[in-house]
Amino acid sequence: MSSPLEHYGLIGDLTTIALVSRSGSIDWMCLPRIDSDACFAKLLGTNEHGYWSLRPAVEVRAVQQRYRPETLVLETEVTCDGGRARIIDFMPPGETEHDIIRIVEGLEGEVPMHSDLRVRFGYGKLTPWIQCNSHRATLTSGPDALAYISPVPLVPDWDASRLEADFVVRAGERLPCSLTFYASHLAAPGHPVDAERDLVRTEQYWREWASRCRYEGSFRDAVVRSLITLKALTYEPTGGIVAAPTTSLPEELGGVRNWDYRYCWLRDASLTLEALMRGGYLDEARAWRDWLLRAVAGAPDEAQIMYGVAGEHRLPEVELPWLPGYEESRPVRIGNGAYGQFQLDVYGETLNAMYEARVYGVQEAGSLPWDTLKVLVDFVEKSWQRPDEGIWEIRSKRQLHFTHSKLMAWVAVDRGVRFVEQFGANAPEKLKKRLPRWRALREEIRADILARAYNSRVGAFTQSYGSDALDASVLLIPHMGFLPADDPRMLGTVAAIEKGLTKAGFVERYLAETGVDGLAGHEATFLICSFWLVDNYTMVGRLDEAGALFQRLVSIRNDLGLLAEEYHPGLHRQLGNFPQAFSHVGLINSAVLLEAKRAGRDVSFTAMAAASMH
Ligand SMILES: OC[C@H]1O[C@H](O[C@H]2O[C@H](CO)[C@@H](O)[C@H](O)[C@H]2O)[C@H](O)[C@@H](O)[C@@H]1O
Repeated sequence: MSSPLEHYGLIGDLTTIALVSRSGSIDWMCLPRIDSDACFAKLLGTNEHGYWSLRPAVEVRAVQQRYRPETLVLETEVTCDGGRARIIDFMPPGETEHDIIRIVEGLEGEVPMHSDLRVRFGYGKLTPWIQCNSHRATLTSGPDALAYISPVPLVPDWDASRLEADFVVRAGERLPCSLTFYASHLAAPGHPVDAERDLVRTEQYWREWASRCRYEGSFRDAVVRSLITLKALTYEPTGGIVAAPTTSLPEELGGVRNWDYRYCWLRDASLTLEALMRGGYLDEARAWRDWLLRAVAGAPDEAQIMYGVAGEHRLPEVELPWLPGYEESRPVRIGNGAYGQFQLDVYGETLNAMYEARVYGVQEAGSLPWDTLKVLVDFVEKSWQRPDEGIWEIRSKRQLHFTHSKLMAWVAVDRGVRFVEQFGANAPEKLKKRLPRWRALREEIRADILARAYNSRVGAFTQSYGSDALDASVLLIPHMGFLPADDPRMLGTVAAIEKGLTKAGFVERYLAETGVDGLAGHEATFLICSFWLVDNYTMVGRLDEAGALFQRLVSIRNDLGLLAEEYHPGLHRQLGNFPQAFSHVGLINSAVLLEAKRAGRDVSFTAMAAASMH
């Protein structure tokens, strides 16, 4: 069985990632891309499904995991009776080859170590053909192969198809080992990796990247860790950004709410981008804007809500019955059926991110952004009155008029208007001519929302038109600039959510027991929603409550500063895919807002956008 998800650290090379447990086992890794088949899938199964463990061969007295400051280089320090050792795990970014490098460093005395590599391609199903020659081995399965280099001779266990090695590390020694992915029809990489040089380069890369962070406030460590985590979720070759690097970590232990997040949602990627821009990262904004244009430019009105990291359209959802699931949470799924849904909000998130990128200084390149802007707003004009599956991607087949979806339809039109008004001097004439029509449309949507989404019986904006049910996504109304946070209708909404959607001080996205999502079982509190509540407190000046809730959220991060999608306050467990972009986006945005408000700055949407203008 795997470790609890809180006991994992993330390393990555901006094309894929690996999860390393506190006990030194890499239990999840997909190669060569973040959404490729896993070659280590113990996270969702058992030892049979693949891992690479590197740990003391004697009893461990203490373990501590940490990142080297402002990097994605992970250190696991182990203390045993005879000595102390450190395992340094990292993946060098920006190379064509994908290497995972582990350096075992002796710190004190002597520590006997045991390495155990059991590769299983195809998400734990396929046993590789192993060729082993003393310190080197290759592991091949169909198109995929790994080259393994060990500091000491390897001992194959042919029956179990694994490679073991025992050695002793003494104080002052550094023993590197590596695993390199290659396409099996090509020759195995001939040269061994230069682990020490790669370590220096990897550290430099991340330190330089982190040094560009513009946020200097009191939550800097947490913000930088979240920014680095978001950066690790970007697929650098294309600029795509995944929602999380895992599949099927459950929203309920033992339940069925298990989804594959290794894809690029327009919603999640747009929110991630806003957080990166707030941190000062514009190259990522440019790369993502170009990714978006390539994905949707052909026929923007056929835009999907999500794609593969290179813009792939088909993401069919299938179950992997041979995997028992994380803590028996079945089924394990890959692909995501939500790709075929209609979710009206994604147009608003996309146009908001395009607008903010422009505000932050990302210029248009040619006419494509203008064309895309036009077609996206035109699409919203045609479609905003349709019911949809909404931000939470409900599967009940009951499409509703979700308040959040209509809010984001308004945002789509509003940002389209603002974009042309503020930056449209060189925009095509046909676009400028649309402005009066778009302004009228913006007013029409606004009036519709105010008339139909606010429920005076409940005293709040509710989940959908005519419903009494609460939904935390409406907490975004002030953030998006639709109404000020101190509007009495928003104050009522916050009060209703505090009362009806809060569990032990954390916010649920909606009440699953209403059956609205069409899924069996329950789920835990949804972390980004708690951050949205922090933001509402901040905006109205409830700074003590904002600070207390923010600290509570920071305190539930794992030792490495990582957050999953959800948190179960009763079990004190993180749940859902891990680490999840949404949660880290929430942390960054709340930190920036809280800091600005404490410094006495105007934190309304318009003021924040204007303040960022170059
Ligand atoms: O709750 C059911 C849905 O759960 C997943 O969606 C959630 O994750 C997405 C990626 O972070 C996010 O964009 C969405 O707002 C969340 O509800 C899953 O991907 C869906 O297939 C599933 O229906």
